[in-house]
Amino acid sequence: MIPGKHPSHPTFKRSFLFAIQGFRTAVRQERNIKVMLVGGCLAITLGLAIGLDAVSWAIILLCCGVVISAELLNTSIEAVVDLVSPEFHPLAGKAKDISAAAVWVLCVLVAVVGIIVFANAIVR
Ligand SMILES: Nc1ncnc2c1ncn2[C@@H]1O[C@H](COP(=O)(O)OP(=O)(O)OP(=O)(O)O)[C@@H](O)[C@H]1O
Repeated sequence: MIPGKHPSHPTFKRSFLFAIQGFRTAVRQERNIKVMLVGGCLAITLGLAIGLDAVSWAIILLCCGVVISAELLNTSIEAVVDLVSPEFHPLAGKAKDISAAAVWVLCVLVAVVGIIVFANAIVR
């Protein structure tokens, strides 16, 4: 909340609705979020087909949530950078590149974790 803009903080319900609105905006406008949601759905479908155990489900769902959450944060950082620096600036580029790198690191590790979990479930 912008300090002094409202006499009170938004209720939990309104905060939740703002978050839903942000999620819908990101899904509508960002291709990467769509790709990650499709990847998550594929992982869940594969998990149902293989019949993962409870711990494997927890790992896969956590991985999906962490990657999608990181991409949402990356998208919000990009929006703030565009707001404060619509013109070319090396720091703006640095902020966007490092933010994208954070998502990339997570994606690589989550892919490795996914392979381990599914391979383990298949050979079980
Ligand atoms: N204002 C800027 N100043 C300098 N470099 C910039 C600026 N805006 C973007 N860049 C460079 O262009 C790259 C792509 O920026 P862009 O805003 O198009 O992100 P994007 O490719 O749409 O990211 P994503 O695919 O995650 O949505 C950045 O990573 C950065 O290297």
